[in-house]
Amino acid sequence: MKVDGKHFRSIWRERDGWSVGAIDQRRLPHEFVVARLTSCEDAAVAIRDMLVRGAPLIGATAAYGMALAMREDASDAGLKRAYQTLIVARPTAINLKWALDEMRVALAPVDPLERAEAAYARADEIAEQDVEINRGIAGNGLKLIEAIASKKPGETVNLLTHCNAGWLATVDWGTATAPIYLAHERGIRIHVWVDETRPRNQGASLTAWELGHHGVPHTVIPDNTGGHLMQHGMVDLAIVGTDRVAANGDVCNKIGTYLKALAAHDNGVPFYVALPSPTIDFSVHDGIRDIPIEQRSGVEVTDMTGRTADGRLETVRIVPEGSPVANYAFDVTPARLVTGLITERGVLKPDRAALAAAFPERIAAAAE
Ligand SMILES: CSC[C@@H](O)[C@@H](O)C(=O)COP(=O)(O)O
Repeated sequence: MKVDGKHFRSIWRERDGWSVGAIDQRRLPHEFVVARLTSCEDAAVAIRDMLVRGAPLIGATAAYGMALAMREDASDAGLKRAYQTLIVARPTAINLKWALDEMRVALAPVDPLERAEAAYARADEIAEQDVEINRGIAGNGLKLIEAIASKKPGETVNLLTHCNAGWLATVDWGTATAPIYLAHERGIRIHVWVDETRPRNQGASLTAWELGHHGVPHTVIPDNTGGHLMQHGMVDLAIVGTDRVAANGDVCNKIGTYLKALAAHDNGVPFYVALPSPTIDFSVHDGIRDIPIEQRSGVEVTDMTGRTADGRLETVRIVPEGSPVANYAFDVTPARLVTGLITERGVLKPDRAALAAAFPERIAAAAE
């Protein structure tokens, strides 16, 4: 997508052909800084410290991390070590494991002398595949927006999204934002309510930044505003992303998603989840019980960083010293609150039968 008119992806191979460039998302929206990853450890730290974040981008970064590792040590032991280093970087987004498994399957049969080249080739494919998948999501989600637009000719379609499931969270296009960008491109009048998404503010910092750079009308709202807007008919459609969808259709996403789904259900607002198929975890049968929820540092809750009027970045504490804090990074929305899953193979009912019918090859792989 675009930054000041220039095309960018969130991750890429640098001109040297081997090191990996990525946008440092910790610095947005204040500074646009590109980081260079030169080792498997760099990739693991980038994921863990959220220099890169968002489930599909975490997967793509891990794939490139494996490629960087194969430059250093392409032996069987090196392959195993790289997998183990990267798999523990973050626990909730299943795309991390999916990408690492894909890399392992591709590399295990290859002669160690040829593994580095094979690793870069597979990592490139994973990145390209993500972009293609998101284009599919864009087309399938567009139909939902068009259907609403046709019912209110000349009026604006109001969407709501949570966290950042935009192009920054993927390799390009985004998942929840893919239909939004396509609708905007097609000239449909849309407006997006952007949940700020405490405590790391991915909505306020990243989604608003992206939408602004693409000229998509949007308004940032405190997280607890959505219910009020829905009660007053100010939201036509909610679309969020996800870090893991269980086989039964339960959806794990950024903390606060569940509350938004409850409000949508109470107000008859359609609540859709956009996801690429690598985000489905057919090995988890009950999302609420079995998806591991990351708990992050309390500092993310107690402290806030922003730009002062004279341009300095400043961090301030907003919680009294000594008050304990909790920082659950994700929650699980039960399938019954989800209107539909927007995938690259169509909009599906959030249940086992629909997921299995759409992605039979993934079921087969999970059974192996
Ligand atoms: C297309 S990204 C979907 C999700 O990964 C996104 O909504 C989200 O929850 C990201 O969480 P983050 O903690 O910023 O990695």
